[in-house]
Amino acid sequence: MAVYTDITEDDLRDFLTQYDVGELTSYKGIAEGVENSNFLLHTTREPLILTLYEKRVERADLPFFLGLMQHLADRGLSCPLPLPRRDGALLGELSGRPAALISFLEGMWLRKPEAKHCREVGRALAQMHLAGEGFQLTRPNALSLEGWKTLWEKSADRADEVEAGLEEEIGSELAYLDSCWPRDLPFGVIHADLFQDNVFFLGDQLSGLIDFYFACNDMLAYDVAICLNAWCFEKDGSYNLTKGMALLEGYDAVRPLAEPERDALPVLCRGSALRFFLTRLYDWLTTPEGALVVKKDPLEYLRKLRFHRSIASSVEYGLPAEAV
Ligand SMILES: Nc1ncnc2c1ncn2[C@@H]1O[C@H](COP(=O)(O)OP(=O)(O)OP(=O)(O)O)[C@@H](O)[C@H]1O
Ligand SMILES: N[C@@H](CCO)C(=O)O
Repeated sequence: MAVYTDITEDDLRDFLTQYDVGELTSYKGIAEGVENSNFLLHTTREPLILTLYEKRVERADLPFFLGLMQHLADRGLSCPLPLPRRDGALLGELSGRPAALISFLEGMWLRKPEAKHCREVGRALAQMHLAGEGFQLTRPNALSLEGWKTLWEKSADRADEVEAGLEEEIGSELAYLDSCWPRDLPFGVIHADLFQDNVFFLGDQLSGLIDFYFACNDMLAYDVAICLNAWCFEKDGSYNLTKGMALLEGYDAVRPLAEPERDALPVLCRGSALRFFLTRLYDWLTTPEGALVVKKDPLEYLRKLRFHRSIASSVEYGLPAEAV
């Protein structure tokens, strides 16, 4: 459960006096997510999400995240909106953490997505990439090559506790990616964490995207690689080509990938797998026993990384052969 910071009813009521949202009728911590503390609030008007920003979110980045949600929603993307306080600010403070009230998005995330859902995710990702054009604020990706190296330095000497040989394997992988990481592919605002729990559906219809707290400026095709990793593998570790084809088709229908982006997919998938392996490994090694959060398995992403190393061409992800 991701409630790192608890709140008292008195503090919450006090916090809410700064907003025009009606009277609080109930609230509870949300037992999902691993990054921030989230609460579902009911008021005499509408349900709301209260988010308290935790360790991996820099306060200075919050205007980027909250402004981006407004920018995307203004351009027709379905995503939650931060609510302004009476003084116009989007951000307040509660229990010593930066805190925001966010509109409630209807829908559920899918535990067992099928290819048709992957197609919708591909479409929505491309729509987000187009809608992000013109957003004035920028934020470099703190979890790209340099960030991976920093994370790795903090975990390397304990990595073999998780699996023997990891210290050497990941060290070599980082050196490889450092030598060939693409730098000149189309750039824009990316979501950077569009996993299943961040995409809501109503029935088979995608109802919106949430959790923009890793969003940043990076290569658009890197976001596609993140989604291939998050959506197109089965629990047994195998890559599901039908899902991959559907996701890539959905994306291409809205924003066709350019040839250099297609060619770069295998290396982008390796980088993306390494990114989630590294944050999970760090959390695995540092989260205290008994903390109210479900730790995610780093080895799931190690297996994905190894799969991508075996890929010779982007066709193997499900791109049509003639387009590669
Ligand atoms: N705007 C929203 N509308 C409805 N439910 C929401 C909203 N924002 C968050 N939630 C609920 O809270 C849960 C956790 O939210 P979120 O994914 O933003 O947290 P997180 O800690 O940043 O998670 P993650 O591990 O994905 O980074 C979601 O799975 C969803 O159930
Ligand atoms: N989506 C991430 C957690 C949030 O950053 C993961 O599954 O590792």
